[in-house]
Amino acid sequence: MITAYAGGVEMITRPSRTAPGVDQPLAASLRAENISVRFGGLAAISEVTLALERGHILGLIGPNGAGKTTLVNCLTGFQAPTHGRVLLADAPTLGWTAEHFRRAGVARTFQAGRLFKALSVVENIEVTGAGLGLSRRRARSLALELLAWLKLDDKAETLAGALAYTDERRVGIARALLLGPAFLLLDEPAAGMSDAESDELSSLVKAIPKTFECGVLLIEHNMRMVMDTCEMIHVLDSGRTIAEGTPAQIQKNKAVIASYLGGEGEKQLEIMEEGH
Ligand SMILES: Nc1ncnc2c1ncn2[C@@H]1O[C@H](COP(=O)(O)OP(=O)(O)OP(=O)(O)O)[C@@H](O)[C@H]1O
Repeated sequence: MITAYAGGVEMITRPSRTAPGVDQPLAASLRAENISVRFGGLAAISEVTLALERGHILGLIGPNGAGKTTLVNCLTGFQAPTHGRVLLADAPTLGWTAEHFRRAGVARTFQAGRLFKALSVVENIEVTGAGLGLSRRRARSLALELLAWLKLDDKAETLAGALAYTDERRVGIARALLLGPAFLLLDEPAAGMSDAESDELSSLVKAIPKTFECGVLLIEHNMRMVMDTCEMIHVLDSGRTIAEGTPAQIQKNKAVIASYLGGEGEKQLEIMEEGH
């Protein structure tokens, strides 16, 4: 399927949607319904319900070990919930692998870059296109368009192993976008970035829903970026949902301040307030 976009990337190829139970057009929502994950005696997440909608940006925050990555793993087929369901377009995804989710339009990035270090940046993105069955020429042209959109075109021929950590994150986003996702889940894309770099990334992420017609879930500890980028925020603590709301509501929420914003997040909020 070829889809034209209004933004900088002119066209992108969507893979055929071969996951069971998924109908065209692309799913409008990806939902976790009352899901729990246990690792032996540890409850990593408990009874969490969350909905990601196409065209919107949802933030997912919480202290280290709160269960954010585990939740993303459930929403992308890397982890099966112990209880509860993940629904795509209201259809249950029981038994789906990560490959099923990917083919159904759910793409993610990882905290660690997972790039082929001996390949160039553009080749790293091209291989994703090759995996979708695109010709080399088509994969390369899409990869170059995405790199330009992400303001990384000057690094196209750089070996991935020589990239700055922050640039690795953006290459990971380019690879995920090449899949033409209906949903894009970003795991700490601004880690290690300066304020100027995270502001630039924030502008790009804010443009993703319209440009690529997808929904974004943003996991981030960088509160400046979360508050500036997300329309709604979901807060986890010790595996449980403690709040949901707009950035303004979350910044004032007493439970969130007590568990998270009172610690590492607060310093960042103070810096934000000084800067605005
Ligand atoms: N595969 C696993 N086996 C056992 N325990 C795990 C596994 N994955 C995560 N955990 C535990 O589950 C809890 C939630 O971890 P998770 O990585 O989801 O948190 P997080 O909110 O993403 O943390 P961070 O912000 O540090 O990335 C933690 O106590 C973690 O140690």
